[in-house]
Amino acid sequence: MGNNGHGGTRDPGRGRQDGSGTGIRAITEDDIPGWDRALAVGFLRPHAGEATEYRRLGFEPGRSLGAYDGERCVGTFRSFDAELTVPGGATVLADAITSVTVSSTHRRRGLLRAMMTRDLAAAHERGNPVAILIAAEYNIYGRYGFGPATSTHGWNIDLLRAGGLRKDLPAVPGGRIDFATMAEVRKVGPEFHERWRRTQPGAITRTEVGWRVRTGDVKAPGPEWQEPFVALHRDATGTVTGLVAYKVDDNWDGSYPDCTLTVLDLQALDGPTAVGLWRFVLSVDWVRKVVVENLAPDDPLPLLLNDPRAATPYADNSDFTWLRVLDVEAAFAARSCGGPGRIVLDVTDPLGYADGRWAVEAADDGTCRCTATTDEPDLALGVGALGTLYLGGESVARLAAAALVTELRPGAAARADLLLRTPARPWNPDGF
Ligand SMILES: CC(=O)SCCNC(=O)CCNC(=O)[C@H](O)C(C)(C)COP(=O)(O)OP(=O)(O)OC[C@H]1O[C@@H](n2cnc3c(N)ncnc32)[C@H](O)[C@@H]1OP(=O)(O)O
Repeated sequence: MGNNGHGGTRDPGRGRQDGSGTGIRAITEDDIPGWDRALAVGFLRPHAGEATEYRRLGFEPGRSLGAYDGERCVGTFRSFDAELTVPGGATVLADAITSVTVSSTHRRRGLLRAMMTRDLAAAHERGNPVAILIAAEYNIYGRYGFGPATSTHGWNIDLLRAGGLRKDLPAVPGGRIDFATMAEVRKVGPEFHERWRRTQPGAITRTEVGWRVRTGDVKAPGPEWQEPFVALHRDATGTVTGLVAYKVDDNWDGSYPDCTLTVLDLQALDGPTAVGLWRFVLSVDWVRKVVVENLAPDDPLPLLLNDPRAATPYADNSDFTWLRVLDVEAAFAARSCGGPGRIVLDVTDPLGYADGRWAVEAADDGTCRCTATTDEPDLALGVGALGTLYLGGESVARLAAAALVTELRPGAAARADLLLRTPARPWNPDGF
């Protein structure tokens, strides 16, 4: 672990000044109202003060930072630990960063850099192998070593053209689907999700507060909550194997129903459950169009339709989770590899944590090992590209073609792809 080649600093957060005279400190619970106001200002949202209870419930001492100009909070930053599923099904404890704002009056004075470097230093000290976030804008976080690591692949489905799901698809014998009340979702949803998230690289834990927000029990900032339709799929033994949440608009073309159903959440533990849920969602009366905003890149959905061309890509498809490697050895030891082999990476990390030469080795059973080495490197890359490759969301060959990875030995990108390939692309359905 650590710096073994480029001489970067191991502790970049300590002692750094933001140069504005504004101080950064961890907030206390008493600071929440002013901090919440600054967050609303930073996100260009009117501040109604309604999120204070939500903030208190999620408050962890030391994990929310505020930038203060005198008594006035002008910058916000929060992190929490989230379990992140990695290729192979193990999890790592990620430093999940959210609520990042700097007021327009204090922007571009280094406040974000001061808060970020302080948080990453603390995460490294705690032993988080990676940090993750959802980037509001593409160009903010690369400078701190993050790379885009998962993406969203939504679809608009024209139901008249789709012709329903193919008839030859398997169903769960004795499976059934029932609507659930919000109280029932709060009861069975978390246990189901705990099983599901471990099957999906890129998925993260959902907090209890998160479930309460989803089910209308706690008010979070943002648009007014509306109760969704939630249906649970159970197998013949009564075990929950899938969940779908959706909303439907009330659009009529004169006397002709022309509604759009928007899928908010759909998770299934196995293929036949997914087929059952999609068959259900695509057959709701009055609905002419189904929109699903965020699916896995390799989700089979369009191929399940009688006419896959009826599914057109959702306009806002984009990068989603960004990931930064903080401990290369621990991060790669946690994930599995696609095949046996060895590849030496020369990683450049201006903040120091991942900087140096690393040998990634895989055994026949896919067990992955990563150690510092002085061997000649096969590939050179920045820490952001390492974050992009970590969950398997991109191929090394594609990053090399985009000049984000440099091949130092001919054929090294192809060899690295054999080593790092994953059977399932990473996907995160949850904003945070
Ligand atoms: C995980 C999340 O919460 S995502 C949400 C992020 N928040 C937002 O988008 C809300 C609106 N924007 C803001 O609040 C602020 O502009 C922030 C937080 C993005 C940046 O805060 P600042 O204090 O201005 O950033 P800071 O001065 O530390 O800038 C650090 C570097 O990032 C660059 N930078 C900052 N914001 C941006 C941006 N939006 N696009 C491109 N570059 C940016 C700066 O130019 C600077 O570059 P340098 O290191 O090469 O000099």
